[in-house]
Amino acid sequence: MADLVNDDCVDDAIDAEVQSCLSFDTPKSFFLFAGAGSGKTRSLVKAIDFLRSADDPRMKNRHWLQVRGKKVAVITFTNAARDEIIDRTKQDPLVVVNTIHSFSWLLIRDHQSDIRTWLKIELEEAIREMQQAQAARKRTDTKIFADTERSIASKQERFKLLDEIPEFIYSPTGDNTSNDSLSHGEVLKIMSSFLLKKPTIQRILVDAFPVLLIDESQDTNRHLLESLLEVQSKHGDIFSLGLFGDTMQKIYADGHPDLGKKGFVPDTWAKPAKKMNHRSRSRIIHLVNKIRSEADDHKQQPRSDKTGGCARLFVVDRRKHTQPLVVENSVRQKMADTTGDADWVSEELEVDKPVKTLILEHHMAAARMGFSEVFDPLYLVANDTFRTNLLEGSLPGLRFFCVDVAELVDAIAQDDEFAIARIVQDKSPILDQQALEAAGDKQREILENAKSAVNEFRQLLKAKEDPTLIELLEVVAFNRLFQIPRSLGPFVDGQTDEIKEDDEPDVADAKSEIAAWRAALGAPLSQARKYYSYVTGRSGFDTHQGVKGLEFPRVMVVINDDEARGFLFSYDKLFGAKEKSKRDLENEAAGLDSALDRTRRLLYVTASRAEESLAIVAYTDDPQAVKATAIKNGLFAEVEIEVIA
Ligand SMILES: Nc1ncnc2c1ncn2[C@@H]1O[C@H](COP(=O)(O)OP(=O)(O)OP(=O)(O)O)[C@@H](O)[C@H]1O
Repeated sequence: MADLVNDDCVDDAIDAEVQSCLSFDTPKSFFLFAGAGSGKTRSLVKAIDFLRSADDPRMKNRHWLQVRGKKVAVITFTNAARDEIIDRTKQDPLVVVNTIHSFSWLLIRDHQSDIRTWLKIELEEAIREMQQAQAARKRTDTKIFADTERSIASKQERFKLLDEIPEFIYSPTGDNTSNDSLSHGEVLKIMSSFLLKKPTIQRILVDAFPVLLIDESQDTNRHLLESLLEVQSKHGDIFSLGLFGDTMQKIYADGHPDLGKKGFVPDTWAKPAKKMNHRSRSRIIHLVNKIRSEADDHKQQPRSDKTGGCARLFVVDRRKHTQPLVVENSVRQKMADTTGDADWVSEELEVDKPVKTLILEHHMAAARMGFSEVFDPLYLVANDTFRTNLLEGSLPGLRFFCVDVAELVDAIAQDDEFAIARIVQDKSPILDQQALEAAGDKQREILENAKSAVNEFRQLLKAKEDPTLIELLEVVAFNRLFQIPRSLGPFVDGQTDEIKEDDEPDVADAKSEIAAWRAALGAPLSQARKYYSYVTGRSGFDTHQGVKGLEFPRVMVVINDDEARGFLFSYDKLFGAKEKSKRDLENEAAGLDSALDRTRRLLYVTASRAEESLAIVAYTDDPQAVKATAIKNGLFAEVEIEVIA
């Protein structure tokens, strides 16, 4: 027993090794390399705690930092991870936690004139390149020619205005479209360039932050990572750069392809490596070890108290099964039967759904949950900010239905007169303070108006159980029940046709947004509600990429190349149901990343999220090939595979 307990603690020395690097007198940089569930995030928090600790009676590190006005910097991959670290380190002001964009902006924002010069050079170069490309084009009547012309004109315009901009700005959440705003990509490029070329910025970084820790370093922007390594090589005597990561979990193209390769991280760095997986049961660890074995030879061991666990592969003939939800519900039932864990089929709870279903793309969640009609057209709008807002649930035109309208519908359904009155009072322009004051002794009339507006709305709900968004919008707008978001304006005051093709450069975008809204508004309110439950994380569905860093007791990974719209991944190829392409073979021969490598890593990330039990549901045209490959590669035993033909 004592041996087993010791085994579980084999990695404890790693935290001590990391801490020994964090000496302000003799700093050392390090790359903590460890697989899924090995406690990298935990080690990161421990490292920060070691530096900020007030428990140590001498408060050695804390004191050292405080008297010199220095801080510890941490870069996380997402805002959610940033909030988690801030929370776990007790919001200590001695620790500055940022995503890479915000951290970059923090360092460059005071160098406005350097930013201006950088932009001038960058724009000039981009314009020159585009002009050369235009000159080489044989035809001038193509879309690409017209788009490039527009792009050149817009860059020339921006260039002309550069000297007039008093201050450049960057907002990680804003739309970054005004002349003075920098894009996300520009902020990273500027930071990389400044770090490489400007000794003063290097000095500012290492003076302010003697320790910089980077989580998920395998997906950190490659150019920035290279410049940080350069800074470390110049200032290693006063600066410790700590990378936490797992090359097998690199799932974004931005990350550095060579991070795990020999020689990339200098020999002088410490390279602690962990052996344990504390998250998953042994069967799941065995599977993720196998998935990984084709990429490298890093193997993990389970905790002594995490034996057992369940992993199953369900291979579905997609030519015969066209209703994924039916298939996946039957898989849940089979998992409940196999594991004896009724939560695989338990009634869905509002928060913390018992099963996490991982789909490749958002529209797959829409298809399963039944909100495609409202989501799909809007998701096709080619505008990054629009799309981000759509996925975060902050698109004003949709929030209007999901929050304001839905709230009123619920209050009416429950006959809750108090709630109805409150909603109208809070949100309706009819009862807006100014209108009431201006009405003087005619306030009664206004109150009657509000009442009749609610009645009209009530009539619609009586006539239709699940009205469409456009029906709701029309009643709301006609009766002035709520303020209408600008994006929905064209549908209530007949502006739709007033936008003409040749008005402005972005009219095409505006047109496509209007077309998308028109389609989406035909969906019923119930779809908007489902959409909202998905984007606010209450649905039990998430994307493969979206669950990075997280863990769940029961996980169902859905893989279906036909439903995925991109071609960066191919599970059919990974599972031998489809031949590798010529390009895959060339990439493989050249040692480059191929679709298979990317898919394998994604499968590793998703499968390793499971703590107790895991179901992989693979849709394919060739179930027997998938089954045979899974057995041949040692991923699953025959008894663990079920073909749903
Ligand atoms: N030394 C430990 N003893 C017990 N539990 C641990 C230990 N280290 C980590 N854990 C637990 O294991 C789980 C995984 O830890 P953590 O999320 O830090 O791993 P990770 O390496 O960051 O994972 P991933 O790379 O897969 O996102 C967590 O539930 C954590 O609390």
